[in-house]
Amino acid sequence: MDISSILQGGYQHPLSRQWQSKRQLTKAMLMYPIFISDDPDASQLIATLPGQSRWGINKLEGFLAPLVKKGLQSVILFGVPMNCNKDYRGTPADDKEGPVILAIKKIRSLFPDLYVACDVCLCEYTDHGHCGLLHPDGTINTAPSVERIAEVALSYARAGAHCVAPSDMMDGRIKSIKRALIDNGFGNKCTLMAYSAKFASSLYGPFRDAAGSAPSFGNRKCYQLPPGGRGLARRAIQRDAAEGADIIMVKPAMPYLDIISDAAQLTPDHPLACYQVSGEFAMVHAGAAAGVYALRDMAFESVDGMLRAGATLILTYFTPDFLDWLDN
Ligand SMILES: NCC[C@H](CC(=O)O)[C@@H](CN)CCC(=O)O
Ligand SMILES: [Zn+2]
Repeated sequence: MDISSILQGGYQHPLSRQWQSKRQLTKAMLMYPIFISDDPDASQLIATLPGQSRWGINKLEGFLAPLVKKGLQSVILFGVPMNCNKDYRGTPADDKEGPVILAIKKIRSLFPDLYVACDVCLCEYTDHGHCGLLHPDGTINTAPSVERIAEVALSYARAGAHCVAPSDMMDGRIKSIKRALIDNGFGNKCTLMAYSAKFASSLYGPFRDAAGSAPSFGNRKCYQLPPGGRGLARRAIQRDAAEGADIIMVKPAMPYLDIISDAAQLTPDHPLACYQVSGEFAMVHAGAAAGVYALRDMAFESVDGMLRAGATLILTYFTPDFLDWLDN
């Protein structure tokens, strides 16, 4: 047997198999997406997202304390208002008594070491359900959308968010948010995580159920990237880095590993996030429930692909599970 034919000697032991992974999952790489209800005492299970709930402000301590004890280091907040007056511009998004701003303050006071990121979008707060403001004909009106998104992002920074993450996909919102943060003294205090390559995916259904954020008409194909648009994704990644993004994100993750790899190559000096979205999470659970694989094995295998592609930060609803699995 020729010497160069033998590879198995390099991974015949569990430890040498670990050494073969250039990057391994750590608790610090996990950012947990959590849903904040405007019912202060809510703890409502989300049927389409196994094990996930909408939480009211008064329940956050009981929910997060055990996870922080297990090593949770970051969360990203999604407001899921069920009792607000939605309007054309998403006015409730930066309501000082709204779920997100109250949750930022509560979490910051309860868990000073926990990193608090906030998703920034209008779709949970607009009466039309789109992520931006619209022209009368229903198309995106970019300039006022970008201005409004920056307003909301600034309000979260003022409330104490460590990071704002605009998922709206409006052209130019990164520059607008960065400008607003700098002009108001938050340029060096609040991280800007850009959902740069975010695709018009079929995998957002469970989230939209949870957040009540489905568009009331049409779809998001005119502002989320076409799944086949690798060139557009590369251009968006470079644009957002140039506009001041501190972190680049690709979303969804599993069907877009090539885009994660492109982002790692195009913006090698930025932290690179990827979001294992609600439909991916539900899909992995469904396969395990159908007996196709063991949940834990598939969860780790799904993340291994993201790490191999170059991700350094993973937004995943599996975070609580990984906190346990990484200890055992
Ligand atoms: N702001 C848009 C919400 C967006 C997808 C969508 O509904 O279009 C995501 C939240 N950032 C959904 C995330 C998920 O599916 O887990
Ligand atoms: Zn949105």
